[in-house]
Amino acid sequence: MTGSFTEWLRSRSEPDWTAVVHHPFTDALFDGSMPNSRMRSYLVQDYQFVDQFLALLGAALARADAYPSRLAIAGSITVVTSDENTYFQRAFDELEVPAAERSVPERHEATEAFRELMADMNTRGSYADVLTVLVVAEWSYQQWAARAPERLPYNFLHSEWITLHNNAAFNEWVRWLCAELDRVGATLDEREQARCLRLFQLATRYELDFFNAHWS
Ligand SMILES: Cc1ncc(CO)c(N)n1
Repeated sequence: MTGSFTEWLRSRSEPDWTAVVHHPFTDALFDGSMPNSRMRSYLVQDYQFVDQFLALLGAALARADAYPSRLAIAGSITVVTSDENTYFQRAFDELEVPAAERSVPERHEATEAFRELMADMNTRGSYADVLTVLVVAEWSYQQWAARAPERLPYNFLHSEWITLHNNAAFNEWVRWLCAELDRVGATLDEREQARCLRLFQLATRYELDFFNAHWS
């Protein structure tokens, strides 16, 4: 393996990884051409994703092998439960999403698949497994959001979804997460590393399916 563990995982997850980072859904966010109907279905489903994602952050917090790691993970939990959650609430108000659809919508199969993977990692994943799925979710979002134009779309539904994933604190969190998986990955045997690769590839595929579900 040359380079870092995370770079190895990413490079072996092409072409899906690049398809996520350059997805037409993200281009439509950047130029403000995203129809409200698509943004609405995406956000309703993503709130279901974020629910299980928050539980997975809890698993990472519990399984971390050092106090500084727990502090870094706790910081991210704070963002998900404050700024990100209030964005969802304001977006749902704007899009007139009724209460039932905010809490118990019918879930798309792409949403179900991702939730099942995260729930499975929560129950039986090692710290490295949990980190792998977190890295795919956060790094891929950081990468597409970094492609945003300087002039953001006027509509807050679009601009804030970009800036939530394109700001100094989020970039630092993603940098930490990748460095943490690099650190832990270096201690794994070949079989465990191969397992992380399978998880990375699967989660990347699920990210692509998730965007596709609200695009094609
Ligand atoms: C589907 C999906 N992947 C990643 C993120 C970022 O955590 C998100 N909000 N939704």
